[in-house]
Amino acid sequence: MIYRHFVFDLDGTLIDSRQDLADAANAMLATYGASPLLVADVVAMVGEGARMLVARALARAHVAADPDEALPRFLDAYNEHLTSTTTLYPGVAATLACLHQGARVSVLTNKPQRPTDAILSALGITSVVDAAIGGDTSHGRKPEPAALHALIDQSGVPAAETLMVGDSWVDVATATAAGIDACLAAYGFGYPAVDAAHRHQARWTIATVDELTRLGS
Ligand SMILES: O=C(O)COP(=O)(O)O
Ligand SMILES: [Mg+2]
Repeated sequence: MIYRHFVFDLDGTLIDSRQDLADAANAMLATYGASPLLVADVVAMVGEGARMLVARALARAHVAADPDEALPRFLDAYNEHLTSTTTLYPGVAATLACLHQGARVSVLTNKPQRPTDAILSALGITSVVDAAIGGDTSHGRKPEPAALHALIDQSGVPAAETLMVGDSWVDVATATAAGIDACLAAYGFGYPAVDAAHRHQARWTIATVDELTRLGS
């Protein structure tokens, strides 16, 4: 194995959270009397943090509310249903367990810290995740590389042996900004929107998560 530290994105990479995110966005919109959006439309808004998701949902639903005022409405709804339908992608639990035997495993997501920690716990993977940083910390959010630098510093593993794994252009841009290799998760819901330039920047692309255990072999 050529990597000794794997940094995973969460939504669209470790977890399929589409329905719960869409339900929370629609619950937030309902508090303004707005009609629900299609799940696919909400899914296309995920990846740059909860506030961006809320701002995009308000705009699409033609609700003239302040995203900062709507954000707690979204989070209240979301925190009630973090894992109602959300599941790990096939092979995630076994792959993390396998990688964790010989490597460090981190999570770096733009989802806020509290739901991130709660989801990792509810889905039973905290024992194979060494560190997790959400999108609402002082490090800022992806594609700012500060949180990735922090995870690399904590790990004691050189950046050259660290791989960022994610389903969206944001993850590739974060890895590039930190000067580390990126792997695109083509099974994730963010992948269809990844442009050619970011696809090209990623050193690896995987169709299933278990391919990580065989990278470079
Ligand atoms: O945008 C979000 O809220 C989370 O997205 P991520 O886990 O793919 O970073
Ligand atoms: Mg993602």
